[in-house]
Amino acid sequence: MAPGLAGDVTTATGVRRVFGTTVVLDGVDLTIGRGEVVALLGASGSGKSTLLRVLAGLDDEATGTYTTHGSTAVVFQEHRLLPWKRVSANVALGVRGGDLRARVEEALHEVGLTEKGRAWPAELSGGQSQRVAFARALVRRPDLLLLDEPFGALDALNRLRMQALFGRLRARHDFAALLVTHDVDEALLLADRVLVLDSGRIAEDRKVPLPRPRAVDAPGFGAERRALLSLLNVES
Ligand SMILES: Nc1ncnc2c1ncn2[C@@H]1O[C@H](COP(=O)(O)OP(=O)(O)OP(=O)(O)O)[C@@H](O)[C@H]1O
Repeated sequence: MAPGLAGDVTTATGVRRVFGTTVVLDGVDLTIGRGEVVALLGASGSGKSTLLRVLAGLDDEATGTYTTHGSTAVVFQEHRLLPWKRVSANVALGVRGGDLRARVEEALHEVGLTEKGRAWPAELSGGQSQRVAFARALVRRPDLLLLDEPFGALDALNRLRMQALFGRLRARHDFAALLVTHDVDEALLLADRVLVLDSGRIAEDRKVPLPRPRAVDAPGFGAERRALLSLLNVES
């Protein structure tokens, strides 16, 4: 399906993944709408990263049906830049097209790193490296962005900056996203919908009823946080 058309970007039905005798995903059903941001929460070891890898096409041993219409890109917790390639070459990696150089420059501009194209990854801070990882995803013009704890390794201030950057990029490009996170506030700030993975299935599927722009001190935020924490069996 061409970008811009209505409908779901991703549908998954009965996704199952077993490691040895351990059933990690036991019939996952989900949909992600075009341009929708979906957060995926769940206890440690509940299978969030496994599900993300399946949807990214990085795990060919899962069974069930899962389809994404259009292109995908993945951002992990670690930036995964190749240290022997300059920043711009890292952003361009695996992408083709006559206008690639301009696209790389634009992506670096969008993440605020116009000046760093010729730098080596070792010359970047942790926050800058993660910005490059986002530029590398953007240059692919994804219909679905898969994010596995993308801000998890950042300090609190950088995390807030990157969350704001994510919000701006999404508003401009209208990609859909699946955001794996441990952070309930992050899920409520960024997502249209929150899924909770438990015992190998999607145990909860909640729309986030908060208006945008969102803030942790806005009315209603605390009540949503308490509701989610209680679904996650965490005392608040
Ligand atoms: N390659 C693998 N081989 C064997 N077991 C695996 C493999 N990958 C994941 N698992 C197991 O699958 C389960 C789910 O792991 P996964 O990384 O998907 O959880 P998660 O919800 O992302 O956890 P966390 O929040 O701690 O990152 C765990 O029990 C893990 O040990």
